[in-house]
Amino acid sequence: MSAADGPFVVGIDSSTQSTKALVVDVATGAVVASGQAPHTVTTGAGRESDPEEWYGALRAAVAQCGDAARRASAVSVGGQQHGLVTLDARGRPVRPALLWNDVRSAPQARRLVDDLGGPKVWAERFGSVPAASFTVSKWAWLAEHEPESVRATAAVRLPHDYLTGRLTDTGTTDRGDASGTGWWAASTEAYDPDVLGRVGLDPALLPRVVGPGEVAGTVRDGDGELPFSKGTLVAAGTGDNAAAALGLGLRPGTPVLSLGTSGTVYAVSRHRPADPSGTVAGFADARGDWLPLACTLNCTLAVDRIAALLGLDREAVEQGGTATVLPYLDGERTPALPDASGLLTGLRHDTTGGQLLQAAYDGAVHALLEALDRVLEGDAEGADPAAPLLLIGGGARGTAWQETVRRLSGRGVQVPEARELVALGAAAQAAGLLTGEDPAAVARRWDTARGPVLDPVARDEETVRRISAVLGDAAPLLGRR
Ligand SMILES: Nc1ncnc2c1ncn2[C@@H]1O[C@H](COP(=O)(O)OP(=O)(O)O)[C@@H](O)[C@H]1O
Ligand SMILES: O=C(CO)[C@@H](O)[C@H](O)COP(=O)(O)O
Repeated sequence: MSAADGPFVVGIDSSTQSTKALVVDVATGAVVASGQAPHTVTTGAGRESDPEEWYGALRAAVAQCGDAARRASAVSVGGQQHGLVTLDARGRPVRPALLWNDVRSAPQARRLVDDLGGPKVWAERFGSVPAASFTVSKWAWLAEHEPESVRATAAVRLPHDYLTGRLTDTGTTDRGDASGTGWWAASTEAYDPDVLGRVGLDPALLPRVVGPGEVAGTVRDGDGELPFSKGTLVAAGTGDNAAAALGLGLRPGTPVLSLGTSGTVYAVSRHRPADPSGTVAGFADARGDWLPLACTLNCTLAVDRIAALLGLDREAVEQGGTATVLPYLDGERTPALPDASGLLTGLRHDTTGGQLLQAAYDGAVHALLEALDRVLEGDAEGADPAAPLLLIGGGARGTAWQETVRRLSGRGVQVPEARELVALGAAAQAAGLLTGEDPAAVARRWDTARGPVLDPVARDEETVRRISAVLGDAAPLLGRR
């Protein structure tokens, strides 16, 4: 069977900066067509995007796939996690979506943690201690700051739910993305009436949670908006990190480090995570297992911004020197410093711009690697400390990112050749609907994780220690607005 024989599926990644669409051959995993269209994110105090723009970007990305998209038998959408989409009675956005990296909801998150009995109660019941990123904190923020928006809301959705709903005309989500809301309890695998009551959210406004392997719906009659035929199957979709886990065909214990707008570290686990420190979010995965994950707000965009401030290309790093940069330009989630800003210390007359840029990479990667230790702690039996880290996301293409991860982790690094692992995971989920296979097994059959392995180098203990010390010493400054 050649790649052109089909059947074909479409996998969509609606992440913070853009939407990417892939048309994939179910038999071979060959990507036969692709498209990409950008999103607009507000700057300033908050981070918001217009859900209608996401749908426009989805249509544009799929249109770029040309005729191949018309032949799709199934579609699935992976989306940025946590974002709060509020829809009115006609299904239109009441206001722009509040995104995962909007830290205005930090006070509401702190209050919610206290109100329910503290971090331990949250970790045990919900798997996660809610941060500003979580949807529940955003809903509480909205109720406090824009009660009129809350009153106008007839449906609450996550980004991938909204887009799946635009395809099917139904209100659905999945356990993976639902587990990042803060109102879906990992212990019962259901919406939690107590938390919903506390934040005044009627459960009737929430989408149905579609189970792994179930169909969310079929493509509605779209007035020619989309190239799919009416009746094309639509899979449950999931959050972008859970989709990437599917896309890698991830087995328990294999660590992933994703370098995109967010930095994330995660592994699939058979055990339900519960980290009361709040560093590790105990997300569900899209299959029925778990996805302990830690996320930073400042990754590729923050380091690119520092390169731009220095007037340097992102690869123009130089080793050595004494500078430390904590690149927390957006406040930070890991470590939990939502009110922090960027910090530079250790500057000398002979410090070069390239060394400052390297220090920014070091600061971003240090936060992820410290959190990775905690992610893997909970699943010691599955984790192989000698296994290479799977490095994905846009930043994984950069030599400076690859080398920084190697140097600060002391581990080998595998960089899959496949670029769009979130979209591939969504495609694997759609393919699973057609073939009855486990989507992760589909991805393994497609050999999506294939890519060069960069050998380990000696861990740069001195830099790790220096950054940890600066973090400790600067605590009062970083906690301050
Ligand atoms: N060749 C490259 N080297 C280093 N970084 C890159 C490269 N290509 C893209 N990037 C980074 O990837 C980021 C986008 O990553 P991506 O994973 O697509 O983001 P998103 O979080 O929106 O899914 C950009 O912010 C950019 O800094
Ligand atoms: O908040 C999280 C994970 O908890 C982020 O990882 C978002 O899911 C956004 O992802 P990207 O747009 O960076 O892929």
